[in-house]
Amino acid sequence: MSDEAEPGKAYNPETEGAEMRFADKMSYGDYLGLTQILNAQAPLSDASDELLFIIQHQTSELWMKLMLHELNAARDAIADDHMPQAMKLLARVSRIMEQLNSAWDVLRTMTPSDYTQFRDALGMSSGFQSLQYRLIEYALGNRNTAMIRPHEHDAQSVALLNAELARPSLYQVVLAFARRQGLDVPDDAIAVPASAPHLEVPEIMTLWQKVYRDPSAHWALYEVGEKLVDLEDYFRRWRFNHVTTVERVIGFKRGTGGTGGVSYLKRMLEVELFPELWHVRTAL
Ligand code: HEM
Ligand SMILES: N[C@@H](CC(=O)c1ccccc1NC=O)C(=O)O
Repeated sequence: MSDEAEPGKAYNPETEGAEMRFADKMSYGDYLGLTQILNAQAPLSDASDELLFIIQHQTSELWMKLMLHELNAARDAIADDHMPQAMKLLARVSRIMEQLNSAWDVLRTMTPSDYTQFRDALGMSSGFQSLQYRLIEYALGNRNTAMIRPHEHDAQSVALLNAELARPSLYQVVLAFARRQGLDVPDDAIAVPASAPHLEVPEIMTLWQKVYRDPSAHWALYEVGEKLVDLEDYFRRWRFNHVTTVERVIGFKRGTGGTGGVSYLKRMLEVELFPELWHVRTAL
């Protein structure tokens, strides 16, 4: 009888053994550090939408943390010739980016009238100063050292950015793998540290042409090539969602970070992370 639902009486899961006392045991909130996370929202205004704005950015930063973790694991796997593991990790990175893309639908519900109520409180802070975003761009090969400047007040951030620049980018580890597979890759393309964005190299165009013209002869490279295209495809969608949301919310105002705003973000839409992988399509 005690296990059965009694009409009109709230069911107590304790009767089936649910643990209810956590004074000296690790609980859900303890494990997840929820006291820290849920107390880390400190709106500076009374505007209702400031909490949305803060949580949107904090959750994005958490996903970016995971993205960096998976990108690092993927780079290690490729460097060790563990391609099946790398494929799984890169697929996960694309799914995380898709998660970030969907999140724009929530922020888009904030109108210019809502945002202007607290925009002044943001001062000169801006996503332009996101350390993790810059680390992701560097890991993917978009290495513009000018972007270190906004972090100069923080030695630890500068050290992380420089450590990233000292590592081969994702594209470089893929190209080094291609060389181990017997394909021709110029030394320059995989030299570290690479502290400039990767620009199209004719020999690498030839490499991908060989791969895409005969996938079965170069299956691992064909698969990783498509994973990189996927990843950049999702990243481009993130940039596009960002610039469209920005235009919708602040029009053509200058950014709090000091750039032209939409004009700067439109320029960033032209970034090509893996240029040969896009250009090879025309040559097939
Ligand atoms: C209403 C919402 C938003 C507005 C109006 C906005 C506006 C801007 C503007 C104008 C810039 C250019 C830099 C500047 O001068 O400030 C920028 C850059 C940036 N924002 Fe946002 N943003 C919004 C939401 C977001 C969200 C949700 C994220 C997610 C983390 C984000 C991340 C970034 C990043 C990473 C940059 C640097 C982009 C780059 O350098 O390529 N922004 N944003
Ligand atoms: N750049 C934005 C402000 C902004 O969006 C922002 C400010 C502080 C923390 C994160 C932000 N998000 C993206 O840039 C603006 O110009 O309104």
